[in-house]
Amino acid sequence: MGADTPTYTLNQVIVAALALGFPVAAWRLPLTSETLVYISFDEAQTVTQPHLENSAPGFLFSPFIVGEQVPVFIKAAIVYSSESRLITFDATVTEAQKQQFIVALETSQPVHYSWHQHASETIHQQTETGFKSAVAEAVKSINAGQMEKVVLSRTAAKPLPAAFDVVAAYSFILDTYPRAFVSLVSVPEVGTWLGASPEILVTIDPQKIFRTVALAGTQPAIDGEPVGNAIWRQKEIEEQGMVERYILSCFKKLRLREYTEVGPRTIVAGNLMHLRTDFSVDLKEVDFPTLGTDMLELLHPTSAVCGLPKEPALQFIKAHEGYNRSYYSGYLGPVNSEEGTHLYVNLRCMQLLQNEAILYAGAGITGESDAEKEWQETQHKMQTMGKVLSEF
Ligand SMILES: C=C(O[C@H]1C=CC=C(C(=O)O)[C@@H]1O)C(=O)O
Repeated sequence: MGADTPTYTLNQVIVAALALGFPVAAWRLPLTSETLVYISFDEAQTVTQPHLENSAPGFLFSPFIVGEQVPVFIKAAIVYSSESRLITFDATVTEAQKQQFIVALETSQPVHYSWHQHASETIHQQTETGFKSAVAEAVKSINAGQMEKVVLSRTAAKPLPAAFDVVAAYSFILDTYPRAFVSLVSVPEVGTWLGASPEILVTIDPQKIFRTVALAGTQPAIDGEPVGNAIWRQKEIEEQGMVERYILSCFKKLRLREYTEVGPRTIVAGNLMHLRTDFSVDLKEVDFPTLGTDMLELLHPTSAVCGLPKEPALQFIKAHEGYNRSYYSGYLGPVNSEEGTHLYVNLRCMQLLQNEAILYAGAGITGESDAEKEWQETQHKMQTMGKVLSEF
């Protein structure tokens, strides 16, 4: 780096991208300190079926169900690292575009900007009564043998505090949830989402290790209590076992036997504890170049956000959940970045509108579920983002 190479703050970079109306994604991997930012000059590209292995570097943001919303890809035309504080441009960026961005970066404060808004006027929502009656219906359907598990979710709209600031909120999430995949995605027409996900969907790191996890079962974490002391009920053990079984069935479909399985272990995610089994495959030793793409296609939506068997659970959600999940419980993350490919499930997240935030959370329903307890569980999960709003 030359002595006069300009450096910038994360705030400057995000504000410049939003002021110019560009799609932007910022993220930080669990237990690391570097935030990377990708910004594209063009509209985010829509993607039909992601091909991870031959994709250009970028950030993928995919809904729960492809339909009303589409998966979008933010090409890494501008890359920023919070460690080096440097901006780099990819080879497709013209001199004029570079200048345009640098001028925006250096424009003196206050800069007029707003995060990108969802295209439609109405954001679908689910009420307490709606959620609880869907849970009661699900329990009946499970006990009638139509499925084993379904994940039902709901929303909560919270007013945005007057002092709310999107980059300050992202920074607060970084500090508060060091073990989470933290993200801020803002794309014209698609909207703006902040989150702290505990759940890997598919990752392939630079050492060519493929990973996925089976995450399920929830209870509040008690301050100071070692995770090893956690006691899990049969219901949670079975619920997590179903997610695990589903992942194993995906490996089986691909006739892949050379995976490592560790767990289930108790992990902490914010104010909660979950059961997690880790699966990995060393792609240096196993000749399966398309494993990432193939597993992504088979896994999403996993039984941690949809249910088991997948098809009846998905049909149940469509018929009874009563709202459109949009990008909640979809997946997001960098593809072919310098850190590799890291796709996480979009959980513990909120969508930012002009004056309010929509929080999303769900709970795995089995034959033993109680509607009130499942409602409480979604309240606890919403605390992850609720805490961020109460900071302002
Ligand atoms: C669906 C969510 O969490 C999933 C991940 C972990 C534990 C879960 C559970 O115990 O139900 C859910 O399957 C959510 O956070 O909205």
